[in-house]
Amino acid sequence: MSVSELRPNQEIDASAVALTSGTSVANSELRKQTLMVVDDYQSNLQAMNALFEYQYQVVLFDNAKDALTHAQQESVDLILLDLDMPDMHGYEACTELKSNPLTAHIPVIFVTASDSSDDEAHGLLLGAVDYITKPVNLTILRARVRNHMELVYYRKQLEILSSVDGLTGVANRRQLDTVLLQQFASTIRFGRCMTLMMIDIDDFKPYNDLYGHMQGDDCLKRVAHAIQSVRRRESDFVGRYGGEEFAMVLPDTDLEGGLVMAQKLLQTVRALNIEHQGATAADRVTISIGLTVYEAKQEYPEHISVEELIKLADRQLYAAKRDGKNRVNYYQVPKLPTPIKDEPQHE
Ligand SMILES: Nc1nc2c(ncn2[C@@H]2O[C@H](COP(=O)(O)OP(=O)(O)OP(=O)(O)O)[C@@H](O)[C@H]2O)c(=O)[nH]1
Repeated sequence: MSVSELRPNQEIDASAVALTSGTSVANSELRKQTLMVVDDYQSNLQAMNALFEYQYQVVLFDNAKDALTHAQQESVDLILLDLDMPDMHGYEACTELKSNPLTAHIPVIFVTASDSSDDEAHGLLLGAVDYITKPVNLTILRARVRNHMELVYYRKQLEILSSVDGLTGVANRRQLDTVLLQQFASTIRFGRCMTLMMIDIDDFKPYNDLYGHMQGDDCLKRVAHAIQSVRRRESDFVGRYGGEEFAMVLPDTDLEGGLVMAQKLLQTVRALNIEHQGATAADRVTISIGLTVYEAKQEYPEHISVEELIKLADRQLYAAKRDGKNRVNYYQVPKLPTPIKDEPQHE
């Protein structure tokens, strides 16, 4: 049971957003950092709450089992963990946290009455970042929690920086590859569908030649932002594939839904009204889209790799360029067999 969830998330750091404006990664950084306290004594929980509630979002648990479940489902930045608890020993709880990929990254500080150096060594060897003995010196506890929270904050900043494209602010190629791979695997595993769109700015070389590279960069940023603005669900994902090419991954989206999104993209970029005297399809900047829908159908299993999925979408992108640009071409996997027509009747 969660004893109390004390304060709603609040914005604390606008700089995280400035770095990555428009990305979903940045949104997660708007929260106040979350400190979880696990201790079977209510008085200890209340004391910790009083100590930290003004700085952090504090979540209190009087048993380890519920705390572990919560840590797997919600964002937790640091855990203060008691050792002697009736439902589970702190060592066991720490071992579970560290062996689960969903919680392994969360730093754990043991706060315990056990002051033997063997216990401390054991706790640290299990992966805890610190070990504090009771009775606690509140100034030291506060300082150590602050230090570890700072490390968590900077680690997250590094993760953001290494996953965001510096020019456009959308996810970079590395992050795109990771998300696409994960999404494709889960689509197959859970028998779902997904849409992948490869999106390319039309006649971008002549744009750079006519208006200069700096204006070209500006155009890329505006188009990236426009593509990002079309996302409807939190799970919709936009990344820069390279150069003037972007990719959009839409989980649980079939052909009909994918085409609606593609039309919206075409229209949103046209509506930017970025003048382009050298464009072939219009007098302004447009995009072309190659769209592939993958449906994990049991009756027609088609085993393709994520690389093949990208290739199929790319092929449609080239077809869209060949057909006059400013349009979407699509392909559906698996290609369903055409119904067998009745044999003509011979008289
Ligand atoms: N300004 C700017 N230009 C870039 C960037 N990345 C790639 N480009 C340019 O994008 C242009 C892409 O040109 P091409 O691949 O020939 O394609 P295109 O002219 O758009 O022609 P189509 O794709 O057939 O419409 C090249 O001139 C690249 O230099 C970038 O970060 N900034």
